[in-house]
Amino acid sequence: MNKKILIVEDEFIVANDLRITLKNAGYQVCAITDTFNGAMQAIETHDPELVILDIYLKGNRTGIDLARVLHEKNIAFVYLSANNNETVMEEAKTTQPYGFLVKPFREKDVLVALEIAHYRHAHSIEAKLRKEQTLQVELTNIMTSKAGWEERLQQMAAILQQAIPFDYILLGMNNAPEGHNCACSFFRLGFNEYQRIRLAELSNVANIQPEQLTGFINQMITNEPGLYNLDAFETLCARVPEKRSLARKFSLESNLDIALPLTKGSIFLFSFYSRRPDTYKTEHIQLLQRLQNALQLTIDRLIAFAEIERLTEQLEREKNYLREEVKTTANFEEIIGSSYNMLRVFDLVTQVAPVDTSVLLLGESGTGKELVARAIHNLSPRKDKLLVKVNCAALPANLIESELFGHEKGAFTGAHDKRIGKFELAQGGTIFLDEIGEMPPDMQSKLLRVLQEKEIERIGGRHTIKVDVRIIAATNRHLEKEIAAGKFRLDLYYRLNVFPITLPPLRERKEDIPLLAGFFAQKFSRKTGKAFHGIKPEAQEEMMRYNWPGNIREMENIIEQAFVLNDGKSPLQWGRPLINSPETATSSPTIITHPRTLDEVKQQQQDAEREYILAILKETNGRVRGAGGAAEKLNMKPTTLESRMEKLGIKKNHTPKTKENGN
Ligand SMILES: Nc1ncnc2c1ncn2[C@@H]1O[C@H](COP(=O)(O)OP(=O)(O)OP(=O)(O)O)[C@@H](O)[C@H]1O
Repeated sequence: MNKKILIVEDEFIVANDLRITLKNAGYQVCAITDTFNGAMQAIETHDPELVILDIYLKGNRTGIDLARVLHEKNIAFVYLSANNNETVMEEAKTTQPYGFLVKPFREKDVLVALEIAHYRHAHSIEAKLRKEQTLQVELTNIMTSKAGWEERLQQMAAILQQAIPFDYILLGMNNAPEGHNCACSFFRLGFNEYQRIRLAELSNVANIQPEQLTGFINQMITNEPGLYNLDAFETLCARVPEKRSLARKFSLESNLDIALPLTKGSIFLFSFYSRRPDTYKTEHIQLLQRLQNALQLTIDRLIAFAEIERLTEQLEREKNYLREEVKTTANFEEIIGSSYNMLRVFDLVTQVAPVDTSVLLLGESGTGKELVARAIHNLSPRKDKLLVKVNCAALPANLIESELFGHEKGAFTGAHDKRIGKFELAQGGTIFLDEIGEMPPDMQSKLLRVLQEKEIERIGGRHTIKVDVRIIAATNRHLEKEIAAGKFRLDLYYRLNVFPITLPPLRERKEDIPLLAGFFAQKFSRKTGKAFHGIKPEAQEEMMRYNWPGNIREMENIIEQAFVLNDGKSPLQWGRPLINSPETATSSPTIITHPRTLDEVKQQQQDAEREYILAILKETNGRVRGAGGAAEKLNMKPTTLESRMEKLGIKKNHTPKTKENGN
């Protein structure tokens, strides 16, 4: 026996009798006190295993106040009272005593009550431990279930419900796995039934701005654990507007917050809310702290699973893409050319490749824009990631968005499965937007937003995904003209045209023709197994005279055709005469000229901008400000537009004329 016991009793005679009885029964009476404060001090000094306490004490704090402390400290106690007032008894009951003795009592009754109290206490500790062990096992079982990140968080919340009741829970972290939101919340609908409320939805339902919500979560992550019942919850809501909105929306009346550290510096927040005003107790915080290891292990593993899932998905995408890619670019070889114009291109490529700048490749069809895009990617630090090509001209307008940004299952009719877009596929690498001039206007605005915000949203998706992708765009169109015609957005043009590289047409680098011809001849000789015996002198002359409107692609085709027709013993001759048509005889009007120097680029940009602004002013009858004015249409501040107009020499009362009118 020899258990340490504390007597809290204001009647000296009763206390003394008790002391003698208990001592004789083998207890060690560690202290006797008649006040709340005295008891607190004795608990601090002696750490008793049992407390026997009167309801009425000296001073203004009662035995019931003390019982609450004992309950939190998990010390068994037995009330001793002459009072049988019903209200007081009811209140005493809420402190969950281990026994109750009414004065006057018999010696034997005291000893039996204390023995039962001790047994119940020991038993409840054991039961608690067993429950905690079960919780730990259940938490670790989440890892074996086949579910996604949010489903698993929900399972974890449901397990915690058994120990810490809640009607609404907000779970958040400062380092969410890539592709997942930093928080998710669950509203209890029934037994083991929850409604999942993601951040975006929460922002809508609770009428809190998304950024404000993220700031609020981050703030809670750094706070100390806290529990807020009754008045404390009201004060909290008066102080924190986000809590107030949540409380109103879900009719909540108490709250418990605790942030637990995970490995690798992450912190995980549990924010429990209940519709009852006094649900949360210190023991709930203590329980979570005891469960910290199990929770840490579980959440760390959940994060790892989410990461593995993401990487597996990414690998799968890359594998599929590469499978397609091998078919189209297995024959990728070096870029041939030693003309001055080509050497300039090589210089620009080496200059821009290592930095993350967006590149705009300009040039006629077949001049090697894709080849140069690949060279830039291969020379860049992103070379180990994918270069993903999107041919904007080849995609039907209604599919471009899904192709670029992906879609969720069921996002639209026919979306049977989730699909990852090209931007996500190119994560960490480069995206090559070929034929950018063909992109429909509404997609141009969406693309612009992605370039500005560096995040995408899958069609039908509920959250944004950060993308780290370098952009290389190409066009054989005269973009400035497209802008002036209102077909290409000026702001997108500025975004893309950070570093323009113009590929010269073959007729402007005739010295490369023999080199390229030799290169392709070797290639087709290998492919067809026919020996290459040179090119007939007349065919060579023809080749040098010809203007090659289809550029290198045309040359490649001509040489391939010549190989097909060749007997493998004689020099090559062309399968069709290479005659310049009237349009290709000189620099034809259909052939576009691209700027060569930075000054030319700037001049063209200014001309295009001027024409664009004038066209918009024409639409708005010269009105700059106000609803329907040019500033609104151009999505600019009126003052910015006015200063641009001044710079470009456009007067406010300028009567815009169309180009055809000779502006
Ligand atoms: N300098 C070069 N050396 C070797 N092959 C080249 C060179 N330039 C282009 N080619 C070859 O010519 C063909 C056309 O090139 P590419 O597809 O890169 O042109 P493009 O400018 O992107 O054409 P388009 O505008 O029609 O898409 C490809 O087969 C490419 O390998």
